[in-house]
Amino acid sequence: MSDRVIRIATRKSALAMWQAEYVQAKLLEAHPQLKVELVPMSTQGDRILDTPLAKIGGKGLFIKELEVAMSEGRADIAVHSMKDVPVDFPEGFGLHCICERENPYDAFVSNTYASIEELPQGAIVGTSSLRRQCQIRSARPDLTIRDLRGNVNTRLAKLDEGQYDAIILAAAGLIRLEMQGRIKTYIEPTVSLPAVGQGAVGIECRNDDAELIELLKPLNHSNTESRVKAERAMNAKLNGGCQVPIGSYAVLNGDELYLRGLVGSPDGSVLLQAEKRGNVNDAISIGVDVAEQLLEKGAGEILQALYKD
Ligand SMILES: NCc1[nH]cc(CCC(=O)O)c1CC(=O)O
Repeated sequence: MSDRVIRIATRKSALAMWQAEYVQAKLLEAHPQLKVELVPMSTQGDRILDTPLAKIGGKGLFIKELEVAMSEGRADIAVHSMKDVPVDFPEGFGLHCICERENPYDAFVSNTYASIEELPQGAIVGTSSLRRQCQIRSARPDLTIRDLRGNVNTRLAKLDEGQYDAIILAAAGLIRLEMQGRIKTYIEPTVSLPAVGQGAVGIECRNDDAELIELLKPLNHSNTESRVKAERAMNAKLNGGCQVPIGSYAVLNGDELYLRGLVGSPDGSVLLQAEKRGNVNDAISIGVDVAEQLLEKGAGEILQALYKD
């Protein structure tokens, strides 16, 4: 069929490059006749390192440049951490493949302590995520949360310099970069509900490139796709960006999908939770249902107050 060249737009961080190379290898495995090249570039989210992400605002900080490259014909697909992918795509673009999910949990990383429970009173925990912050503050109001930016290696270096007693990172990033040895505990979703799409890699391309969409099909993982679909439907209904205190996590048991959702106030004083079980074919309506439950409990007011700041 096709011996075309597929160019993958990717960020330059170690994790992004790993993910792009993973997609490259999977594409070549499925279609040995293809040529697959990487087009690395830096994004706004990579360049602004001194400001908490929640303050910069805007959706898709980490993906806009990749989309511009595709629309200018410099790349054919973009590989993203699903966690960083906003609800809406630019005109003409869409998500056409979701690869198998890695471990979706948050990881507790420390050189001194084994778990959140073991941290002493007032210990300093690094995270730049409002979602992690509100849940940790709710479990342990005595802890001090300090902002922590940068790619995975930068964050670990800041921990090693002694700026924090512990930091929270996505387990998936550490596992992919072969640093799972740094993980002291996988944080249970009852303590920290993961972010929408955490641990999953998605592929974006033009909606009108039928040949390319066909080539991506073998890379799609339908279990992951259903779960992420439900999580994203919840986020869409809440109008959530990626820098908001929203958690959403679905599991699939046979054809029963179980979705949990959470919205919290950044100080951890309010944690709204909801859940829903249903058939996997109803992934989207399950997501919408959980969002509606959260809105009924007051999620709209919490999110509105944040967007105003
Ligand atoms: N926001 C940055 C980001 N985007 C994806 C991951 C980790 C890998 C993943 O969730 O797929 C991370 C780092 C982190 O949160 O620790």
